[in-house]
Amino acid sequence: MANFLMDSVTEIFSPFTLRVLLYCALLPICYAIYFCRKTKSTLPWVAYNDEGLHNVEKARKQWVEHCNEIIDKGLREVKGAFQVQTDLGPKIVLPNSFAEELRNNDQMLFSEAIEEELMATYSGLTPISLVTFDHVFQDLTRVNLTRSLDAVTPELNEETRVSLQRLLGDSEEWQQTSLRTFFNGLIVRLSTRVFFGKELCQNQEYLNHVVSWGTLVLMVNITLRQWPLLLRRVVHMLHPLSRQLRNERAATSKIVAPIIHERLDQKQQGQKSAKVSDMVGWMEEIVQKKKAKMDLVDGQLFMAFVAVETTSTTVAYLMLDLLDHPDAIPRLRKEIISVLRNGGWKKTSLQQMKLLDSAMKESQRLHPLNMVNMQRKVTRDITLSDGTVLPKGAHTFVRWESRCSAETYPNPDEFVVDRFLEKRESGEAGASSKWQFVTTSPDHMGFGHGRQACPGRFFASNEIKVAMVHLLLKYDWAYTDDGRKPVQVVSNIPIMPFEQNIAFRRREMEDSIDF
Ligand code: HEM
Repeated sequence: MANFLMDSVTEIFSPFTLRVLLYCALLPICYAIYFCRKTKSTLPWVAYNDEGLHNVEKARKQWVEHCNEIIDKGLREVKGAFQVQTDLGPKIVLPNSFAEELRNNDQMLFSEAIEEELMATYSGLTPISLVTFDHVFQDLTRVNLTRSLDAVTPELNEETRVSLQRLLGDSEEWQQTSLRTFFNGLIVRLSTRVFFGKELCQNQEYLNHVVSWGTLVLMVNITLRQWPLLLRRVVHMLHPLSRQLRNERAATSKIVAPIIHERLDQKQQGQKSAKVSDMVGWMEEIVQKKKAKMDLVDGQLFMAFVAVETTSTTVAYLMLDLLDHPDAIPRLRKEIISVLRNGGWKKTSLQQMKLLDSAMKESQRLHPLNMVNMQRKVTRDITLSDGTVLPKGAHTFVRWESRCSAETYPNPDEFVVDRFLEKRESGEAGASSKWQFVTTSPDHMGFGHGRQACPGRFFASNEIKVAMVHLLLKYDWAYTDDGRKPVQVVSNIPIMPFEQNIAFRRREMEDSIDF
């Protein structure tokens, strides 16, 4: 009996229960602060309707369901910047015309904004907060990875060959697969091979945990956004998806930690480690140079997070767009074959695939990964050229309005495979580079824009091209009977449908193409 009582008391006063009780006690106070909260900005407010203007909780819900309508309404009604109440607090919306002015502003940080957006201080999500870590990942992606692109392209080529054999096989009969599972499976292999070497790349258990953690980051984020701001930490402690997320993180760490520690030990003992020219090697070097302390295990999850879901969703949309425009596929195959016959897998070959590049840019225009661009946190008061004041602490974003404008893109809702190829060949000054997949501009912000634009886009471009070469030359593709599923936008995040399937079969390859 005494033992039972002791156990019950210990259970009631466990750190977890105490934390829940503490949160519950603090809630009413926090709520009062929350509802009285005012922003320092004096910009006009825009909401879905009058209710949203007067009730923060209603406004938050309206943002979850009608983010695009709210932004478009503001752009129509206010000629300039305005404020909206989002599910993550108030934000300032800047029209497209500010993209150029803000592009190199170092007082406005993407890393700080995205840390907030992805709730990266919550348990299980903390690897994402490395985005704010002394510019380490920005530097190693921009400098080390991009400089190694020539060396990693053959690795991408070999890994795509091996992975497709495993994931799709050789059957000439039609089969079907889940679009998301297939592309996540392919891209996690490719990036793991380049970032962390063959050993981890062949560890299926590790790959499953990484993909699962990345998908759960998205699902947990979307789930928590449906809850009032101040209840989110409590919900996150208790929700089964959040628990799964924490378990997945722990499972990857269990596999990766011994590998990383072995390498660190080898280094300390002066032995030459098996592979230095990869993310782990670069992370070690850069952290030592900066004399910083960083968890390298979280570092590998962070890299997987920024590289896998983004790239696999981008290439999956491209595949669906091509299925909607099947006449583009023979043209792409023809270009690829001609480039490979003339130049083989030389370093310039991928750059020569200009129709493929155009198709990738067009698909990304139609399917951006976020409905808001150039998200930034303002680190000190800033006055813009039109007199708009952005107060310190404000969260801002730029709306990519020209994405759907008939002036910039005639028939803006149509997928036009050679839209960007034609623009590149228009003869206008600078057009040839301006409309490449990797080039950002106020008219194409799929990778953001300016100094903080995605540093991984050069790698992503090569990875997508290598994957598409294999996918188009080796396989035929078709919709399954249930066709193309609509994309759902929750808050500002479009979600690639989880239940989207796709059919494939092995095709006979053209002669004399060497993979
Ligand atoms: C098609 C795939 C990808 C897309 C669509 C994408 C998109 C983006 C976008 C929109 C941003 C914010 C830029 C801005 O607001 O100006 C960003 C930032 C970033 N991306 Fe990517 N990304 C992709 C792949 C990758 C890959 C493969 C890596 C790494 C190898 C990577 C690493 C990063 C990093 C480190 C940042 C933070 C930049 C900073 O804080 O300055 N991304 N990405």
